[in-house]
Amino acid sequence: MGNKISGRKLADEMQLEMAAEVSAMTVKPGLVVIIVGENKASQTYVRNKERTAEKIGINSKIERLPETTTEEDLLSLIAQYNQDEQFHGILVQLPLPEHIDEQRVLLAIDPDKDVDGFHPLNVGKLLTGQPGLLPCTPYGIIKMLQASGVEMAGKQAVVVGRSNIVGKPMMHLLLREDATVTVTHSKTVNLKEITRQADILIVAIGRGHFIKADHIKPGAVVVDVGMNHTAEGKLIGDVEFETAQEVASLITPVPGGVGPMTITMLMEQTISNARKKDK
Ligand SMILES: NC(=O)C1=CN([C@@H]2O[C@H](COP(=O)(O)OP(=O)(O)OC[C@H]3O[C@@H](n4cnc5c(N)ncnc54)[C@H](OP(=O)(O)O)[C@@H]3O)[C@@H](O)[C@H]2O)C=CC1
Ligand SMILES: Nc1nc(=O)c2c([nH]1)NC[C@@H]1CN(c3ccc(C(=O)N[C@@H](CCC(=O)O)C(=O)O)cc3)C=[N+]21
Ligand SMILES: [Mg+2]
Repeated sequence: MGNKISGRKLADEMQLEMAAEVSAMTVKPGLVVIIVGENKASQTYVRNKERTAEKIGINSKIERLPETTTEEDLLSLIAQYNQDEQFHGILVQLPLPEHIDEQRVLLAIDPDKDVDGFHPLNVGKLLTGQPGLLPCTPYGIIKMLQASGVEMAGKQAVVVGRSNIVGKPMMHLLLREDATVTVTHSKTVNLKEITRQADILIVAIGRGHFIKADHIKPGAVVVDVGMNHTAEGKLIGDVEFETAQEVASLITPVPGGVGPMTITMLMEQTISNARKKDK
């Protein structure tokens, strides 16, 4: 179909440029990814990140910690990487096990190495319109929309989902692009009436094929953040792609849409941090 936005293709193009940039640097960018526990989906994302880093020439290190890791042990590992000049980015894979306080962990990361953009200081900068590290998923979505020539200024944007890692930062980035933004969630009444107003519909709820053609205004741009595994082990989005693409003017697929862009923005922010140390 002609109306598919390929995040995969844009990600590959950006990664090629980034590889060239890295090869010209004297400092080798370093990224550490810390993952606690055995979450199967998390393992896939971590492997994808590792493979992409290698392709670009970023030194990536994966710290795999057992599910039983204490909060104190995790905090001291973060403190160690905060000091380590070899690493320009630190990512702690979320969600963390129940016994670990996520906000305390995010607060422990050096805000200058917070390539995920989840530290409260970077969240505050986003809210107040100051430059800072950005959450990679919403940042990648904005890049994809820009690359596809989607006008955001003055448009009605509707975000479905209000998580700290996707929905809320998405709202702020769209606002920064001068869209008029509505955020919806599980307590929203008459969701369909609201999504049908959207010129730009961003869906991040984590429910396979929840959004269907009748949620979508004809001609709308639809971005599907969802990553859901079916019982058969197939990866599907939050949007029913086959029917939605008949109504939407542009739509992102799963896989091959938002996911590859998220990883690309993670690498971009790591490189940009390392460049600050480069001659
Ligand atoms: N491609 C990528 O790079 C990434 C993909 N993801 C994927 O995106 C999806 C969302 O992730 P994340 O934001 O972390 O998820 P969370 O579970 O943290 O948040 C889900 C949000 O969706 C809302 N929601 C749930 N059900 C409904 C419903 N029926 N109607 C309206 N809103 C609803 C929830 O509302 P309430 O607040 O009221 O509970 C909540 O705000 C997941 O599938 C995840 O795997 C996530 C990050 C990156
Ligand atoms: N601190 C933190 N930062 C994150 O950015 C973060 C996180 N925690 N926790 C989990 C979510 C999820 N996430 C994805 C990234 C890439 C793909 C991705 O590459 N997807 C591919 C294919 C995946 C596959 O084939 O299974 C695609 O959509 O084409 C998916 C999901 C980052 N997250
Ligand atoms: Mg937790």
